[in-house]
Amino acid sequence: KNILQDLAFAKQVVKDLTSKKYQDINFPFLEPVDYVGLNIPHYLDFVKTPMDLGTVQKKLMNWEYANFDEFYDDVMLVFNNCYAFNPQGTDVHIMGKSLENIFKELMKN
Ligand SMILES: Cc1ccc(Nc2c(-c3ccc(O)cc3)nc3c(C)cccn23)cc1
Repeated sequence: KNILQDLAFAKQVVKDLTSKKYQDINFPFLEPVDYVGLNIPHYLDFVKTPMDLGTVQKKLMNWEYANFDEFYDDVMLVFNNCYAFNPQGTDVHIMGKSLENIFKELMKN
């Protein structure tokens, strides 16, 4: 695949992940974590590089990814940040795992 086809595929994957179809599990990941509003001021002690799917979409639109792997790494950063902060068994951790599984399935296409 060339970079243009990779970008088009990446945009479709993020469009799907952020769609209403998964609205019950994607909402904590659509925008930057609002650690003030969520009253978790210590969030940045756990997470050195915040990332969210909205920011990934913006980076795709602005040609900020040199290759598909950089896109993939940012999406996995969203999930790994989630697991670093939200302990196993918590709702948000479980939502992250569910959405990550959907992401991995979409990547098989
Ligand atoms: C006291 C407390 C405990 C856990 C949370 N997690 C959390 C997160 C979150 C998502 C990604 C991430 O990397 C970190 C946090 N998003 C939310 C939302 C949207 C509602 C409720 C809880 N949420 C919030 C407050």
